[in-house]
Amino acid sequence: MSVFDLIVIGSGPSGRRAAVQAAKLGKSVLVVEKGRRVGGVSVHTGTIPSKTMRETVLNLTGWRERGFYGLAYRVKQDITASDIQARILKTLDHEVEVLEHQFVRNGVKTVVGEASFLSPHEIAIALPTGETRVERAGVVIIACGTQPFRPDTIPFDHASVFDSDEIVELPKLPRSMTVIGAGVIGVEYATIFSALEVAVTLIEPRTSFLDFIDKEVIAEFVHELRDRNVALRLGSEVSSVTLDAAGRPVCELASGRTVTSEVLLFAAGRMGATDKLNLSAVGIETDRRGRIRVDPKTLQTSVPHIYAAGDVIGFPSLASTSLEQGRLAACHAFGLEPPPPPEFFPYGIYSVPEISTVGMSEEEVQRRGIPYECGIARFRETSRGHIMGVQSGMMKLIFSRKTRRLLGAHIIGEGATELVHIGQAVLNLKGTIDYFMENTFNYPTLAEAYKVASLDAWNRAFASPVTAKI
Ligand SMILES: Cc1cc2nc3c(=O)[nH]c(=O)nc-3n(C[C@H](O)[C@H](O)[C@H](O)COP(=O)(O)OP(=O)(O)OC[C@H]3O[C@@H](n4cnc5c(N)ncnc54)[C@H](O)[C@@H]3O)c2cc1C
Ligand SMILES: NC(=O)c1ccc[n+]([C@@H]2O[C@H](COP(=O)([O-])OP(=O)(O)OC[C@H]3O[C@@H](n4cnc5c(N)ncnc54)[C@H](O)[C@@H]3O)[C@@H](O)[C@H]2O)c1
Repeated sequence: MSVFDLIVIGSGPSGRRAAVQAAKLGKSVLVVEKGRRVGGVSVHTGTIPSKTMRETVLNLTGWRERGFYGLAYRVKQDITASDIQARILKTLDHEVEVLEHQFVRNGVKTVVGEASFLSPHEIAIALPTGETRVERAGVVIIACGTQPFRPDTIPFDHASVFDSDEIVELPKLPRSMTVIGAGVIGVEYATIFSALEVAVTLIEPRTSFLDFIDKEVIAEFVHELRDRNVALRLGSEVSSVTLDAAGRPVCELASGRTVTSEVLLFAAGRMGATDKLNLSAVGIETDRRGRIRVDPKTLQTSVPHIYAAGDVIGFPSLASTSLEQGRLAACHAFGLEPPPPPEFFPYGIYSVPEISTVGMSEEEVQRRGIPYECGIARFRETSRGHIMGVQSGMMKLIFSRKTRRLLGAHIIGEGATELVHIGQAVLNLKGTIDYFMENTFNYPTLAEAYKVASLDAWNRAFASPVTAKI
C-alpha cells in the first residue's frame, strides 16, 4: 500500500485537470480509472465522439456548401457508419495519447480498476485481473461522472434501442430514428442524424425544451427543424416502448399516437456513477439521481478532505465547467485559492445548426425587471455569410438601457460556439454597447454580427439626439 497526496477517482475532464494541477503543485497523485483507457465519458462516449460525428456528417454530406450548390450536393454519396467510426477512432486515439502524455510528463500515476471507499483515506481498487489493491491518500477527489439513466421499462438491446453512451457505436445507419428526451443530448443527436437524412422523431414530455436558452433563439431553431422535417412531439408522454415482430422499436404515446422507427435513442438524462463507490463507508450521501452535494465555493463534500467535481455534482454538467471544477478542487485541497469563477460561462449546443449562449436570456432580463433593448443580426446579411452561402443564423444581443452593459449574447448558426466567446469576454469584463460601437472588427467575418446587432440596438435605444454618444 502506498500513500499518495491525492487519489482521483475518474479520468474525465474534472479528474484530469485536478490530477495535473495537483502534480504541478508538487503532489503525488494517483488516478484510478475503471475504463480501459483514460479520458472519461467526455473522450470515449460523450463530448468528443458526438462532436466528431457531427463534424464528419457535416463534411461528408457537404452540408455547409448546400447554400451554394443546392440541396442535392454531397461530398460522398453513400455515407456509412464505418465512415463515421473511422474518424471517431482516430480522434479518440489522439485525445487519449495527449492525455497519457500529460499524465506521464507531470508524474501522475494511473491505474485501471474500479475504486471504492474502504474508509475516509483508503481506496480499494478492483483490478481487471480480479485482484484488489488498496491505496491511501490525504485527499480524495471524486470525479466519477455519470452514466445514462436506463429505466427497466425501456428494452435496451444494443441492436435497435440505445442509450446515449451506446449510440456512437451504431453499427449501421438507420433510415428512421426516434429520440426520447429533448435535452441537449437528444437535440444534438436528433439533428445530427437528421442531417444524414434519417427521418427523426424527437419526443419530449414537457411542452417546451432547452428552457435555459432564449425563447427567440429556440423559435428560430424549431423553425429550422420543421423545415427539415424533424417531427417534434412536445408535450408527449411515452406510455411504453416495445419491439415489434421485426425488432423495430414501437413507442406508444399517452396521446394514443404510435411512433415506429428502425432505431430508438433514449436520452432522458444521466445518473451520477456513485453506486459502486461505497460512499456509506465515509458517510457521504447522494440524491435520487446519484449526485453528490458539495460546497460550491470549495467543492468539498460533507467530509472535508473528500472533494467531488464534474458531472457527479450536477449542474451545469459540461466538460468545460468540469475542467475548471477539477482545478479548483485541487487548488483548494493544497492551499492555493484561485479567485471565484466569473459570473457567466458559455453554453454550447452542437446541434445542426449549433446554438451558443452566454449571460441572461430576454426572459430572465424581464424577470429581473431590468430595462433593456435587444439588437439582432442575421448571418445572411453579413458579407462573410454571403461568401459562405449561409442561409440562416442569427445573433441576438441584450443591453441594459440604464448602464448600457451587455447582458446576454445568444447565437444560432454556423460558428456560434466560437463566436460566443467575444460576448463572454465583454460580459464578464462588464463591457457596454460602446465596446461594439467603437471597435473595428475584421471584415468580412461572422463576428461582424456583433457590430450589426449592436447598431440595431443602439438605433432603437441609445441614439436619440439628446443622449447620443458617438
Ligand atoms: C453525448 C454527450 C455529449 C456531450 N457534449 C458535450 C459538449 O459538447 N460540451 C461539453 O462541455 N460537455 C458535453 N458533454 C458533457 C461532458 O461529457 C461531461 O460534462 C464531462 O464528461 C464530465 O466530466 P467528468 O469529469 O465528470 O467525468 P466523465 O467524463 O464523466 O468521466 C468519469 C470517469 O470516471 C470513471 N469512473 C466512474 N466510476 C469509477 C470508479 N468507481 N472507479 C474508477 N473510475 C470510475 C468512468 O469510467 C469515467 O471514465 C456531453 C455529454 C454527453 C453524454
Ligand atoms: N453541448 C453540450 O454542452 C452537451 C451535450 C450533451 C450533453 N451535455 C450534458 O449532458 C447532460 C445530460 O444531457 P441529457 O440531454 O441526457 O439530459 P437532460 O436532463 O438535459 O435532458 C433530458 C430530457 O429528457 C426529458 N425526460 C426526462 N425524463 C423523461 C422520460 N421518462 N421520458 C421522456 N423524456 C424524459 C427531460 O424533460 C429533458 O428534456 C446535460 O446536463 C448536459 O449539460 C452537454
